[in-house]
Amino acid sequence: MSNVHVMDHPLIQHKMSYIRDKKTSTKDFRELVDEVGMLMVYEVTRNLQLEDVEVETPITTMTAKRLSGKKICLVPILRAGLGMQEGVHKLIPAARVGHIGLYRDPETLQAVEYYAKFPADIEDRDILVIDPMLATGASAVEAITAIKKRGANKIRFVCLIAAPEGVEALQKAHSDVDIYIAALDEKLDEKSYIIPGLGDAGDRLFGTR
Ligand SMILES: O=P(O)(O)OC[C@H]1O[C@H](OP(=O)(O)OP(=O)(O)O)[C@H](O)[C@@H]1O
Ligand SMILES: O=c1cc[nH]c(=O)[nH]1
Ligand SMILES: [Mg+2]
Repeated sequence: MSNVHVMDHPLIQHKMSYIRDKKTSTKDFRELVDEVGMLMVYEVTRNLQLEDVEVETPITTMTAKRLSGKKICLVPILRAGLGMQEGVHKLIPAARVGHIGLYRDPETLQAVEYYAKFPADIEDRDILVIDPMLATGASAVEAITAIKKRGANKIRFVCLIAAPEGVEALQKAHSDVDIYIAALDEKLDEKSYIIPGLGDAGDRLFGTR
C-alpha cells in the first residue's frame, strides 16, 4: 500500500488557514497556493537519486552531488493544478511539464478528460501529479491511469487538501503511488465537496465565480 504524507509544517498550516478563508482575495489565494506548492517540494523530492560530480570551487576541487538520471516531469491536472504547479516548478525549473485536462461532471462525479499532452519520454521520468483537491479521487485516479498508459511508473500525487474518501480510492486504484497532502480533512458533503475544505479550487484560483 502507498504511503500518505501529511505535511503539517507550521508554515504550511499558517498559509493553509488563509487559503481556506473565504475572505481571501483571488490574488492572495493564487500567491498562497503557489507558496504552499513550493514548501511541499522539499518533502516530495526527499528521495530523489543523486550522483557525484566534480566541481571546482574558487578554492579547490571537490566531489559534490547533483540529481541523477532524467529530469522530473510535473503533471498538473487542469485547471486547478496549474495554480499549484507554478510554485513546484520554481524550485524544479528544469522539470518537464505534461498536462491533463479533466473536469468533474457535477451529476455523475466522473472525471471527463478533454486534453492530454505529455513529454515523449515520460516513461523514464519521475512524475509528480499535481492538483490542489483530492475529493472522491476520480480525477486523480483517471489522470494517473492515463499517465501509466504512456509507460510511466514512478508517480507521486501532490495536493493541498484531501478527503479520506479520495485517499482510499486513490490507494485502492494505484497502490504504488505515494500521496503528499498539506491537510487531511474530515469528509465529503452531499455534492462531494470537501468539508471543511476551501470551496472550488479552480474558481478561487481563476476568479470564475
Ligand atoms: O477527487 P474528485 O472528486 O475528482 O475532485 C477533485 C477535482 O475537482 C476539481 O477540479 P474541477 O472538476 O472543479 O475542474 P477545474 O480544475 O477545471 O475547476 C479539482 O481540482 C480536482 O481535479
Ligand atoms: O471541495 C472540492 C471538491 C472538488 N473540487 C474542488 O475544487 N473542491
Ligand atoms: Mg473546479
